[in-house]
This record gives sequence, structure tokens and C-alpha cells, in this order.
Amino acid sequence: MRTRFRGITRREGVLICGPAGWGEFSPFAEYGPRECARWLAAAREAAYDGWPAPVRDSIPVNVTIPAVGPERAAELTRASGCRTAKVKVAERGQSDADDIARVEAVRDALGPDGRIRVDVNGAWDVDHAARMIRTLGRFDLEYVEQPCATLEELARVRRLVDVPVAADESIRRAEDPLKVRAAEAADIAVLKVQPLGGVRAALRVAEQAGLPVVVSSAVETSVGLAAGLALAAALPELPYACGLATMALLEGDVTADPLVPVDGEIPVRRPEPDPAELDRHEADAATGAAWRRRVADAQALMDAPPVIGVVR
Ligand SMILES: O=C(O)CCC(=O)C1=CC=C[C@@H](O)[C@@H]1C(=O)O
Ligand SMILES: [Mg+2]
Repeated sequence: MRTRFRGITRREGVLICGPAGWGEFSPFAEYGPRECARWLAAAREAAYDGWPAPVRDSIPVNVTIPAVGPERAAELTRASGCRTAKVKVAERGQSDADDIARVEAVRDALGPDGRIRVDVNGAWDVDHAARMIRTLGRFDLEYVEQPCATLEELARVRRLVDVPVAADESIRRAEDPLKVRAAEAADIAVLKVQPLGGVRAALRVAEQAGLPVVVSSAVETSVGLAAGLALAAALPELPYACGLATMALLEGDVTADPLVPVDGEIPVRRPEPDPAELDRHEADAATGAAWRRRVADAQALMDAPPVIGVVR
């Protein structure tokens, strides 16, 4: 990766080639087989079933600003050409002052008409969240993503601030993603294709959650990003720019024509992996064997025929 994001500097995964095309299985290292089964279901759907028909052919996207200094944050914002930015805040080891400086720099770079959301990844308690959301509110926030860890805390924060609250981890890591609505914990639901088990599964969550939705990536290659675009393209409504411009966080891609935004949008398309790029990024034998085991462990929990075909 070009920069540390979500605590990692390397992104690994498995690409599966099937009759419907290529799929990506790239759960983060700490996820066990039960959670990985949903990620594998998403890859299978891409490789074996394909996706529902799109109702739009271009997706507005936000630039994703990691927990970098204000100058770098402004640089990344300007270079993206996007009119919406999602700024990581509450990074471990950093201060509220770091977050305020980063958001202020992004606001300066975007100008008054740009939209800014922040992603806390559940790190604040309710008092800290209320205080920081009010402080950052002076930069006019579009919404705050997962300010606290639990549904109960999200519901309390919602009643304390007038910035909309988006649920992310409460949707993608929950046994029942639909509890968010019952708990009145969020105004917006963030959908990620792999954690939710595929495009069709994510469409069902969107329908049942009954909230406006944003599609966001899991920092995949263009193989996995194509599934995120397919979800964003199939949703009946798409009121927010989507977090699908994460190719900017990666040094390279497995395709020769990566999915990157032009004027803040990404066209809905499905780039094919390029043999030379596949070879360039192929993991060593030990890493490959470990990933084949992760596929097998997740597969063992799925009531679906085993994944076969080319696994790289
Ligand atoms: O939503 C975006 O702008 C990009 C994707 C993104 O922010 C994330 C991807 C994967 C895990 C997290 O680090 C983070 C998130 O919490 O949404
Ligand atoms: Mg998030």
C-alpha cells in the first residue's frame, strides 16, 4: 500500500476465476472462518453467478483520506478530483488536535461546496463522540461514520448531535445487520460487498435496513472494486458518493486498467486481470498455501459446492 491504512501496509487476497468472471476473496487477517465465509460467498457470486443488472453507468465516489498530516491530506484531496472526502479520525496514537487539523486541511482543499465525512471506526465513547462531532461540525460534516462501537452508543450519540450518523462495523460485522434500524442507531447504512456476502446479499440488507445507503470498499483490487461498483450501480437510490476510490491507497493493481475516478466518478465496468500484473503481485508459496487454507476453512462452513478453477 502507498500509505498505512486500517493498520496495514500490505494488502493480500485470493482471486478466483470462474465462468462468470473473476472474484476477489480478501478478508483482513484477523477474521476467522465464520466471518470469512461471507467474504468467500461474495467472491463466488462474482466468479460463478455474476451480478444484477445496473440501473446507472457511473458512480460518484469520495476520496479516502488516511490518518495522515494536514499537508498530505490536502494534497490527496486535491489530487483525487473528488468533491467528497472521507477523513479517517481517531487513529490509535493520534490526538483530537491531529484530527481537527486534518479535517480543516481537507475543508480548505475542497472549498466550501465540498462534502466531508469522517470515519471513527467505533473508537470514541459517547461523550468524546459528542464533543468531537460538535468541534468538527464547524467544518460542516456530511455525516460521521461509526462514531462509537455499539448500537446503544450510536443511538445515544444520534440524540446528542445534529450531524447524521452512519453505521459501518455495526452492519458489516454484526450477526444481524438489521438490528441497526430497530435500535434507531443510524441515519445511514454503509454497505461493503465482501463482508455482507455479495452484491445480492448487500441489496437485501439495503432493502431491509430501510435507510439511505453508501457503498464502500474493503480496499480491494479492481477485481473486488468491480463488485462494489456493481452494487452501487444496482441500488434503486444512491444519495451519497461511494467509498470506492481506494485504488489510490494501493501501489499497484492486478489489472492493466485500474478502477480509478475521473472527475469524481468511476464508470461501471469490470476490468480483466492482466497476466503480467498477476505475476508481478503473485504471493510467495507459503502465503499462497495459507490463503488456500483460508479458502478451504471458509468453504467448509458454506452449504455451497466447493470453489474450483484457477485460484491465485
Ligand atoms: O469508505 C471509504 O472511503 C473507503 C473504504 C474504507 O474507508 C474502509 C475500508 C475497510 C475498512 C476500513 O478501514 C474503512 C471503513 O471503516 O470504512
Ligand atoms: Mg467505516
